[in-house]
Amino acid sequence: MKIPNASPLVSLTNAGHRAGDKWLVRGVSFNVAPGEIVTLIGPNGSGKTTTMRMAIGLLDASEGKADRVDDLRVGYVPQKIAIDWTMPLTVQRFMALTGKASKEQINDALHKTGAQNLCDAQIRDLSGGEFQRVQLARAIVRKADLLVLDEPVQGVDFAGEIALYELIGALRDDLGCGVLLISHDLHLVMGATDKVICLNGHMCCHGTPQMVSESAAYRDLFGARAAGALAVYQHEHDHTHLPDGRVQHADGTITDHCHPDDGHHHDHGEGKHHAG
Ligand SMILES: Nc1ncnc2c1ncn2[C@@H]1O[C@H](COP(=O)(O)OP(=O)(O)OP(=O)(O)O)[C@@H](O)[C@H]1O
Repeated sequence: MKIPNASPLVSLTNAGHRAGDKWLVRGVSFNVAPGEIVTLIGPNGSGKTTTMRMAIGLLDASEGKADRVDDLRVGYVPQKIAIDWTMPLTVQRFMALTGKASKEQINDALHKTGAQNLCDAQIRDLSGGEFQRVQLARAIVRKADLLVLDEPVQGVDFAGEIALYELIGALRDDLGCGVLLISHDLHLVMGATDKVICLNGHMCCHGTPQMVSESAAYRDLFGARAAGALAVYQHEHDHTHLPDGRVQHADGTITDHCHPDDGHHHDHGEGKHHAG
């Protein structure tokens, strides 16, 4: 989905950040182009948030370079947000807290994140998934070039996580923006990202999700089990769901439903599962 030949929105070159005499992260190089989803993964304290903050200019690079295109509009959803949860605050007012936005822009953004029915709801009454959708809406309300999401699926259940990653992909398609996200949900993120940067105080490995999951550095960091779990999501889909609900199999036949043992499917081995 990356837009061909577009200049990167942000670009880190051997970048590192030091606080006092401690290096929080070093040797990070990657860029995010328009239409591209880049995910930072790594254990707690590995420098993901520090790297993200360097990328968008909230922290300086103490060494190396952090470049951004001129007038980059960033839509940022931070990991933690300072809100007085006891105060009444409607979604509509929350959306306008960080800058001017017309009612129409607010409604449009809420619509794009599937939160249009929440406009008059109180922030303190929202579920985890609803609040994340509202935060995403706030991030896109003024047409961001780059969406920056620090753990966007916090407080969201498993089905909600999948829906949120799908939504992030749809927003990228719709807005043509770049996306830089941090996640611990390796198996989910692997399906939803173009490029993975694996951090552990430095850049351990990087590349497509497939390349990273097969790298020794990734396995050392997350264990062979994590890599094995990913295989479940990496098998080749062997059938297509037709618009009328029927299923077309790899051998060309069409059936009403799809069953793992109907003779049309390949065995995916250890990671065997049935996905549509
Ligand atoms: N201002 C600071 N001064 C000193 N150490 C800091 C400072 N900010 C962060 N750190 C430390 O730097 C390391 C990297 O922090 P960072 O928040 O970037 O990690 P992270 O990978 O995002 O972690 P998590 O997954 O837990 O959110 C951590 O050990 C953290 O305690």
